[in-house]
Amino acid sequence: MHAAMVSLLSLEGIGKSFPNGTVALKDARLTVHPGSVHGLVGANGAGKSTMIKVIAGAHAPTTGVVRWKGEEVDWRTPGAARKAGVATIMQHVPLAPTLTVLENVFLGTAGPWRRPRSRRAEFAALLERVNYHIDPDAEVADLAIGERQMVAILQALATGAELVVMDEPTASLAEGERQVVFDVVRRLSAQGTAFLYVSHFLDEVLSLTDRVTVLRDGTVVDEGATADYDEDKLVQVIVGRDLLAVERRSAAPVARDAPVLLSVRGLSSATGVREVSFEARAGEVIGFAGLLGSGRSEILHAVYGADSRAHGEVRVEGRPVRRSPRAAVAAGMALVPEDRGAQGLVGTFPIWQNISLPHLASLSSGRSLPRESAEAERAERAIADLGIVCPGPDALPTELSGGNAQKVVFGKWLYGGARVFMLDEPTAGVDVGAKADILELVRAFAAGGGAVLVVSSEFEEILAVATRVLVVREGRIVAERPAHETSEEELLMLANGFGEGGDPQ
Ligand SMILES: Nc1ncnc2c1ncn2[C@@H]1O[C@H](COP(=O)(O)OP(=O)(O)OP(=O)(O)O)[C@@H](O)[C@H]1O
Repeated sequence: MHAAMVSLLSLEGIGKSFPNGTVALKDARLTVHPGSVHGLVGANGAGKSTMIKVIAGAHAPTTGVVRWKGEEVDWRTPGAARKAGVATIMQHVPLAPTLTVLENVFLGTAGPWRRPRSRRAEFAALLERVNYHIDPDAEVADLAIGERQMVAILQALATGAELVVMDEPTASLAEGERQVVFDVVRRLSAQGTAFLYVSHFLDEVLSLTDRVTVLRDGTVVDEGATADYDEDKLVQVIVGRDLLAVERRSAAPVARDAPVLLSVRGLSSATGVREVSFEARAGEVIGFAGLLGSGRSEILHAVYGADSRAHGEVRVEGRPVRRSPRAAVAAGMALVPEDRGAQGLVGTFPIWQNISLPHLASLSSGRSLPRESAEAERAERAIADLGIVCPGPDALPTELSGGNAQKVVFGKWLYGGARVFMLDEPTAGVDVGAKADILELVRAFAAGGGAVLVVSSEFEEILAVATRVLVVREGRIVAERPAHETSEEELLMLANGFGEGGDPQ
């Protein structure tokens, strides 16, 4: 059906090399038709973001041609692409945190002639169009990550884009919020807007897209109608081999006499954590299951001391820990935050130094950071264990793909000597192969005598890795289940405030 149409966007023979010699794209092609939803998939480092940046006018391709509605174009700036009708929503949404939702949505479009009243009407019409509700006067800094994602989508739509490029729009969104994004995509594509949809969630790609393009090592290895694929076939072309799906290991609860590593009593915070108490024993992986905004991440931050206004008692191996990240690290705790871009890595330090940072801090080794063989070894091990795609331990985080940078953050703490490991969305943005590897490392960390707290929007993932699940709702722990005795359905019910009998709790 699409073959006869003029394509909206096409890339032909696109190559992109970076100054450090990395060839991110080789003879890549892509065709997006008007009103269609096109999936773009590939492992971490396959070249998806690079392709998106070429489309968005942020990277000039080294070779090849970009056509927009059949005409050759040479977008040298994001502004030029935007003006033509391409809106790009990148992984790390650059919203203005101190402005309101309304101000952000019209940031790129508002001229001095627009009066506040007409903007409000336009905003209301936009919400109507996407069937979503958000307070226009809320400050973006106060929004959860999922709500920010929706603001970015609204911002893209406000520019009147004909093609919306989305780089992992649902990473770290809970099921309900994902549905909101899907509904928006479906509604708008039916109205004629085309989407280029990049995601590591293959079920999303299969259910949402019309066609799919698969990148591997910078080259298009497959392209076709989504209806011709199933998950196994897609995984096979992405990784170039068969891969067992993330299998659920009904992990048995750990022995009652295993030593208590972490004990939390009556923890409350201004961020909404309310009277949280629990213990974590050596060998335990505790999953925190909750919806977006339930306070699941805030609990981790409060335990870690990142939230100085939190009060309550936190002990590691029986010793009280002062409420500060520095004290937490010294006590043997590590937190891998959800917002890794902002909190995770030092961009000017090579990978090996980033991985050694917590370790060096704990040794308080002064100012100079010599590359000792132990550090080089640790970095090599992290690169191998986590499958980090990079030229070597001397590469800078800014030279890495998003997913590979996340693996570096993970490695930084995994090899930092912590006993209590807190992970906020450990596999967000990570490809199918690496996801299984990371969950395996979490299990190994616990089996080695550590305790792990995991927050994940994917209940399936929690069940795959946890020994015990704590359900979080409105900042409280409302239920506890051994992982092998519960199900995704039950956790979803509990997280939504329904007990087994179906009564709101
Ligand atoms: N600025 C840069 N300088 C050097 N190399 C880079 C740069 N940006 C990306 N690369 C490299 O180009 C390759 C493709 O990266 P890209 O970000 O396009 O991957 P991706 O498919 O988007 O991965 P992910 O799923 O992890 O986001 C990787 O090997 C990456 O390390």
